Amino acid sequence: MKNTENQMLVIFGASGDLTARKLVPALYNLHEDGQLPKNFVVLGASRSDLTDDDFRNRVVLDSKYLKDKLKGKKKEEIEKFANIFFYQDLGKDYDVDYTPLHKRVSDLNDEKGTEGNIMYYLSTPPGLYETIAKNLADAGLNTQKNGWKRLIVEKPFGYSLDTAKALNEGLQKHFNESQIYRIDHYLGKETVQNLLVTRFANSIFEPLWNRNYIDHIEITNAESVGVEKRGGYYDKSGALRDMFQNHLLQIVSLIVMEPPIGDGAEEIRNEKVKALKSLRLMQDEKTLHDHTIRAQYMKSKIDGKEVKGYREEEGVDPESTTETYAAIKFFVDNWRWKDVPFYVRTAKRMPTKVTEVVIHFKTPHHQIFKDSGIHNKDNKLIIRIQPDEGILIKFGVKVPGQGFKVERANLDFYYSSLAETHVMEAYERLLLDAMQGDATLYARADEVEAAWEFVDPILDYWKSGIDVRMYGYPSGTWGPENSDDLIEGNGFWRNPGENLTDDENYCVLC
Ligand SMILES: NC(=O)C1=CN([C@@H]2O[C@H](COP(=O)(O)OP(=O)(O)OC[C@H]3O[C@@H](n4cnc5c(N)ncnc54)[C@H](OP(=O)(O)O)[C@@H]3O)[C@@H](O)[C@H]2O)C=CC1
Ligand SMILES: O=C1O[C@H](COP(=O)(O)O)[C@@H](O)[C@H](O)[C@H]1O
Repeated sequence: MKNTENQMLVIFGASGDLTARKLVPALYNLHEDGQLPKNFVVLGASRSDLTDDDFRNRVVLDSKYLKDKLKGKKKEEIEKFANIFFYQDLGKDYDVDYTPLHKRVSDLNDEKGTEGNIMYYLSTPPGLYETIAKNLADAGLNTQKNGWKRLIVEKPFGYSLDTAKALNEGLQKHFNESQIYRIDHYLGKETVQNLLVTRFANSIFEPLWNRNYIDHIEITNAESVGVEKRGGYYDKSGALRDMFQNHLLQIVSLIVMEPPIGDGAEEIRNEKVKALKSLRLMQDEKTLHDHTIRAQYMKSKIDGKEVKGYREEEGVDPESTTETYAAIKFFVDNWRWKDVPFYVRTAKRMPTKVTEVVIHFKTPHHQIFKDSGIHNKDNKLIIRIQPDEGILIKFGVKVPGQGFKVERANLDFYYSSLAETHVMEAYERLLLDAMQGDATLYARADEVEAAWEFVDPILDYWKSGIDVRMYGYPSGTWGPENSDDLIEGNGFWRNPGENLTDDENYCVLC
């Protein structure tokens, strides 16, 4: 087990949603697992006028996100956790002199023995990231002379290639790249990491992992919820920026990458960058038109209950052209993947919440079993990222009796079957990694920029409006009908719960 040194976590924007909903519950799990270091302090910092006690009440004692976890716990146990939290009021702005913050950090460090090791977590609106990094540097709070300093940065990392580059340069003026941890919570998901193990710890998959055996690859990220309370943010972002540029291209990079020489952070990230750089950029209008689809969810009834259309959501422009559905077909220009189509879609207000990767293998090149029906044609490896995390392999078996009738059979593995293993939540895993200085599951600057390089032309084309349709889809459906045209040459989208037989559904609705 890696060593977690004594340290302090300073959260900027600590009065916000992310801190209460994700960060504190993740810290609680680490506390319960005995993974936090002996001397550990969390210092929340924001503009809100809060005392230490107010902050403890807000994120621990009265938190709706911790309620279930704290049920049945003794008062002293709960207080022991709550007492690691402190709060520093930054005044009316993040762009202020951080001398009072410096003093609070020094005092807490001396009092609690955190040995000068500090992890700063930027959980404010992204426009403040560079300002905070600069102010930390101006106050000497970035110096590593007396303990390490790390900077965790929340998404979004820019809004385009240019803004991402500017943000990276801005942060790197004050912190070295090795100190910067760009969080992508999909990399903290167990099944996403398992992509690496499935590919590189087995000898049965990797020999087939190429254009000779793989027909096409399909990735679906479906959410049943709409934009909820984040309409203001989402309307400036859209599905391509919110999910595809980061989480889904990270998954793509793990599927596409070559074997790294080891499991070190740089070894893995070097290969991921190469993978992202090999995505074929879409530069002509015809490709952009034929290989991309965008759409918005519309007012509809789900289970008899009326749900709002996207344009009616709070914070959304009633004439908005922001997409809540994006489906992209693309190719990877390298030796391994030449001519293998990748189909990736992401959307809100779909019938269910599911994220999965489907590797569709090629039909055997010579069909021996004439009576086989369709079932031997489509070997599939389905990597279910959520829910029911696991892996399913579909292959043909002989139906008992005369002749050679082939039926589909499943080999499956569910993480839930590892009953004794606690599957860490994404933020829990990522926070622990950063505490231990392991950046493997964090995005490096060049990864982020390579992903934007691929996404920028699509965004520009959509923005241009030239022959670009914005389709509508009723909330609670699998997107616009036209999305079927995109994948038509390779069959149809795998819609768990809808167009699949029971065995194929792989328990998504159970
Ligand atoms: N919430 C989520 O699920 C996710 C969030 N993120 C990212 O994490 C970061 C934090 O998210 P979240 O907690 O939801 O954000 P919030 O909008 O809740 O903002 C966090 C805090 O930042 C401060 N703040 C908000 N607006 C401003 C402003 N205009 N100027 C200065 N300070 C401001 C507020 O604190 P105060 O007023 O006290 O200073 C607020 O409590 C964002 O960058 C977001 O994109 C990423 C993935 C998921
Ligand atoms: O980063 C984001 O992710 C969530 C989906 O995360 P998941 O772990 O629940 O799959 C998405 O709802 C949100 O819009 C996006 O910003």
